[in-house]
Amino acid sequence: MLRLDGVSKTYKVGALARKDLHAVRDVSFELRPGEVVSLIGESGSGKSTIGRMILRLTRATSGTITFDGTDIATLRRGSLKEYYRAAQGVFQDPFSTFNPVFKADRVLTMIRQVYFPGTGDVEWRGRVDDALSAVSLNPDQVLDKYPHQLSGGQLQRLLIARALLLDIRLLVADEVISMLDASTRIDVLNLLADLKERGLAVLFITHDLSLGNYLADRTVILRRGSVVECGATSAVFGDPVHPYTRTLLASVPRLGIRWSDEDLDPGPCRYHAVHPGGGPPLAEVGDDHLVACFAGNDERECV
Ligand SMILES: Nc1ncnc2c1ncn2[C@@H]1O[C@H](COP(=O)(O)OP(=O)(O)OP(=O)(O)O)[C@@H](O)[C@H]1O
Repeated sequence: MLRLDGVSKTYKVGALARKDLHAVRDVSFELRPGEVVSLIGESGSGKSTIGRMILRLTRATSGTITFDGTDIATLRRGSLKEYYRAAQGVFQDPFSTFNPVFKADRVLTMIRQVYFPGTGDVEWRGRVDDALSAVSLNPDQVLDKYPHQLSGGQLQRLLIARALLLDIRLLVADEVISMLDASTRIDVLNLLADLKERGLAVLFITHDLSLGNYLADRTVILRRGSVVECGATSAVFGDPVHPYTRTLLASVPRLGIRWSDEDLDPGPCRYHAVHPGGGPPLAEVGDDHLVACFAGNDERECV
């Protein structure tokens, strides 16, 4: 359904935009219907840039992103609108998406104006009720309210309901739960799991490994813009090969186990230590398990 092939993004930065910042380098992965893929990496690793490119909020510098076989870079007005009917994003800070001056349900009304101008009031209200019920929101509690009258979790669910009004097939969920408290997090995570059951594909962008593990069928580990390891979540989490993935896993606090510097030592890997801007290509190390590391590739030595 969604496919990234050798996608890179270079930002022009610095005085007179003369420096290149390689935010994303040669990233390839696929997202199938009804599948949750976690995109995991530390801050600045390029996760949001990938989400934004998928949503055509910024253009890829090179490589292609295809949706149902069509290169999204070629989409123009009508076809782009149709793309957004199928693919939507929800982002980290729900408060910043809402204009405090307007009632929160304006985000739903705007969808009606753009995508359903001919729909009558009764039919529209039915659609809104269905979308709200899919995200476990009570219309009486959220409609006609200002953003400050709603919690972060309610606003985040309202944004997911907005996406559902469009019958989307792909949701890019970029750090959607990082700003929510623990109990609301579980609600939104379970909601994403429900959406998956309904056949939606979800790209779950997070820096939090435990959240990625909870939801995802497949996992992509990103470091400094490059994919260092990817594959079935059970393989990536159960048998991590790249020193960076191991470091990430070792840095998750575990009950009764004391953190020590040794835990976080990635081991002797030149690629991990310096990352000269290319690194080895992804190589298969198991069933649905790829790693970009000499350590995982028997023919090359990790020094
Ligand atoms: N519009 C932009 N112009 C210039 N540089 C940018 C722009 N957007 C992002 N970057 C840079 O690109 C790199 C990747 O940023 P990105 O936001 O994609 O990372 P991230 O993994 O999502 O990080 P975070 O989790 O902190 O949001 C960073 O070095 C960032 O500073």
